[in-house]
Amino acid sequence: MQNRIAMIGGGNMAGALVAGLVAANYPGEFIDVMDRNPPKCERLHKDYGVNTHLEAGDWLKSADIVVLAVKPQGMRQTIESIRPFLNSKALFISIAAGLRIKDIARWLGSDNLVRAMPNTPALVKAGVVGLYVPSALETKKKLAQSVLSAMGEVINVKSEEELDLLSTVSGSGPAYVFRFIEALEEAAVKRGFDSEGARRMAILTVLGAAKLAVSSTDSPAQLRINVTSKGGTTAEALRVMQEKGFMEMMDEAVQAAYDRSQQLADELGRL
Ligand SMILES: NC(=O)C1=CN([C@@H]2O[C@H](COP(=O)(O)OP(=O)(O)OC[C@H]3O[C@@H](n4cnc5c(N)ncnc54)[C@H](O)[C@@H]3O)[C@@H](O)[C@H]2O)C=CC1
Ligand SMILES: O=C(O)[C@@H]1CCC=N1
Repeated sequence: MQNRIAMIGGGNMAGALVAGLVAANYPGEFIDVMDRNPPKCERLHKDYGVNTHLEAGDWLKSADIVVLAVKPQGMRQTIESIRPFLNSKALFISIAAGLRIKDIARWLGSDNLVRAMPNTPALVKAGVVGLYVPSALETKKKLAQSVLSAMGEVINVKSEEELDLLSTVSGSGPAYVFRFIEALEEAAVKRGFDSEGARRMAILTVLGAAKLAVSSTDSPAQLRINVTSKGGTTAEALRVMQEKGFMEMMDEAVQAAYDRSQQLADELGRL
């Protein structure tokens, strides 16, 4: 018997999970999505054949797995609205950044809760999905993994702390890479390339480098050295990046993301 999966929130990440599940032949009729935005519901129904709902109701009682996919700031209120309709045996998967299990479990009135952290490349099934399963729920790990693997590669972590750290690297990471692409594109445009050509050059360079890094036995450091001829052009560019503190900047950026995740969890956990 197929598990019924309910998504609470039908935005970017839930949409990516729905797309991945349906592409993996999970029947849309076993998936329910709740989103208060009617056009989002219509699109998900039309594209994937899932059942959609503008609000909670009896339909939620049959869900075996409930994915909590609203923004952290709206989570408590949303849980309040769904709580009367929850199946006490359901496994809950929160993908919200920061929010701690103890707080969400209190709002839900259930300890049957794991936390996951996907990233937006899940939209093309190339995501990294961190997963933290408390030891008391070890028997549910396979189930959570099988659902989340529809978004990409699942990485198990041993603590919520580790999940928050993973979030600063792979969760937010696509934004860092897009920023890098924007910078490379802008530098190319400044030097006379048309914007379409510059964009393509920047995107394909990042794609090619990532493909090479994933398939090579060399480390990224070695791959960088392979590009960098002694006394050549790349060496000059890397010298400027070093002088401008590229490594330190990345380190500080990752730390700022982590600090914000703790701040968010503290603020929202007090509610
Ligand atoms: N965007 C990202 O890169 C990542 C986001 N996350 C987490 O995933 C969660 C969802 O993020 P996104 O999908 O990007 O957000 P989103 O804003 O695209 O989706 C949230 C959806 O929830 C709906 N919603 C909010 N409150 C509702 C309510 N009470 N009833 C019904 N529908 C409601 C909104 O209409 C919206 O469509 C967040 O908690 C975020 O921290 C996790 C990893 C990566
Ligand atoms: O920016 C955020 O809070 C979420 C978590 C990781 C990516 N997006």
